Amino acid sequence: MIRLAKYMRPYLWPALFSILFVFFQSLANLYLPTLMSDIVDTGIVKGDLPYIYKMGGYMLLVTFVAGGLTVAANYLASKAASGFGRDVRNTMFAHVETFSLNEFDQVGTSSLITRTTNDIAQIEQVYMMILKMMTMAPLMLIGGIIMAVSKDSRLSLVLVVALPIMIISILLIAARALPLFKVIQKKMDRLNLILREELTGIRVIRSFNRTAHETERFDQANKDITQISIRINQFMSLAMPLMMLIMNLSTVAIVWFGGLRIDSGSIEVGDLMAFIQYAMQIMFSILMGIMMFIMIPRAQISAGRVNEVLDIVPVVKDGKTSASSAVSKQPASIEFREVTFSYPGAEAPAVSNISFTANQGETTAIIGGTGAGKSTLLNLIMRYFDAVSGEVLVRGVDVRKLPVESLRAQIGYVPQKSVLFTGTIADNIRYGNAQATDEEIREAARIAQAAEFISKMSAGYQSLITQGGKNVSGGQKQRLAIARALVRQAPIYLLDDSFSALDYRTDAHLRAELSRMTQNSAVIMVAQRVSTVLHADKIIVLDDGRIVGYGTHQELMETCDVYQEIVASQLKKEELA
Ligand SMILES: Nc1ncnc2c1ncn2[C@@H]1O[C@H](COP(=O)(O)OP(=O)(O)OP(=O)(O)O)[C@@H](O)[C@H]1O
Repeated sequence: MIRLAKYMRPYLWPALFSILFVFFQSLANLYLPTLMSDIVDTGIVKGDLPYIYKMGGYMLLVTFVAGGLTVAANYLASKAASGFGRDVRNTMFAHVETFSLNEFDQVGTSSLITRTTNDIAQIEQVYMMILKMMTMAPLMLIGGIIMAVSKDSRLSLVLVVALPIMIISILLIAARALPLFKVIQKKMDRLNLILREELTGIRVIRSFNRTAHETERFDQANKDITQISIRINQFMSLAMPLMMLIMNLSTVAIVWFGGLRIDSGSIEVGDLMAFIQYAMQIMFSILMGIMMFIMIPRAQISAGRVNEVLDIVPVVKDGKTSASSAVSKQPASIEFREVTFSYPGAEAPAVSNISFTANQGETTAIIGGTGAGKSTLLNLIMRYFDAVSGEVLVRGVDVRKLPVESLRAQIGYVPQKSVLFTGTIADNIRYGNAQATDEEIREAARIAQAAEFISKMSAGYQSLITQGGKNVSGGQKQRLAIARALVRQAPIYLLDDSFSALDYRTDAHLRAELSRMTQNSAVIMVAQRVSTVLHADKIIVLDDGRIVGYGTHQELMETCDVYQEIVASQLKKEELA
């Protein structure tokens, strides 16, 4: 938690004022029993009505002031705590944005969500509680003891017996409950993971009639959390009656011994009443203190989980080349030199010994079976991962030497799985280039063969895309993703199996338009269909992470067995169809 303290600094003033107000509020609360004792001993016992009115009014005033201070202290504490929470969430999000896919896999998306929301909320709550209690508890304890002893020091012996019993019982309960807090955060991660999978995969779940199975899975995770929560609450619910019992027994003891002391004339009735109130304040302050000791380790666990994320150093780092000189004047080309790459934890490399050059003005296609390593090659150009050995050069510069932002600014990338964002169609295309004019957006959509279906939508380019692009078809989604990349007018285009959901006619139109538009760019196009790669300037055939063929369609038909097999299998399929 200490390490997160720097995020509390901007809200130091509200925090300090909150503590100050709590201080005065506690003083007021300590003063009230003495006023009451005066009313009883001087006003009631002596029958002095004006004194009762005067002191009663005074008590009311002190109560109002204490109330006002409580409201102000709470407001300032929540301002400080929520400001702190917001800043930590922002920092965490900004840090996670710098992660390569490596780090995402390391923590897991669901856990990242839990940590950014639930864990930070836990710390925020505890911080607020600390602001409120850190002065109140010691002040009430010390002030309460001083006042109680000043009223009757011998009667205070009751507290000498009661307080240790109280402290030991709470600590025993806390020791059992604390380890469960760590478990509950882990269970929360799991619940989020299942929920996320179920919400994103709802169509698959329904199509395979697995709703009951998934409900069961969710129910199980939910039950796990419930069980732990119940166990924690069992301890907690044991704590409250136990505390009340100790407090009530202490009151009985105070009244018993106090009665004897009134008899002997050592204490007055009003003082005894005040003594009881001070005893209660002392016990409550101890309760508050122990609550803090329970809550702080809980927040500590959450802080540990947050720090764990903030401590991750992304393996993909910005290159040293300054952003201004990063954009090379060299022709737009991509070169792989003896590149080998293994995913973290994988036994075999995903791609081995890859060397090829994709030149400006050319379309280089990559074809191969599933899992052959096609997307991996594009991942290495985008620097989602870095090569284990060898070099990837973009415009003659090793990508590791470039600032990641400058590198990606030169690339129009269409991922294998199209992702759209909530907003209009125009917003989604403009995502590729914030400065794009309406005309440029229309042109990109036209080339991507999206203009026709957009014009048929009621609001055209202003039509809304719902969450995850669920209100457009797979092929339409792909075309919008292509338009988004094209609107960048980038020197390099990477298309990862981006035509897979298009019919043959649209695929052919798109390729024709694309080759016209990308005459001055280097294009790398991953594809499964032979018809898509047929006219590419060069075709790379990948098999099990290795290049097994390189050349034009004609050349490969003569030299590459794997390519011939792919062509033969697809032709058969088409013939059969
Ligand atoms: N994030 C990852 N972590 C670990 N292994 C991965 C990861 N992504 C891919 N792989 C593995 O690397 C290999 C190459 O995967 P890649 O996605 O590059 O194949 P691909 O040729 O694009 O396949 P497809 O055509 O099915 O998309 C596969 O064996 C795959 O299991």
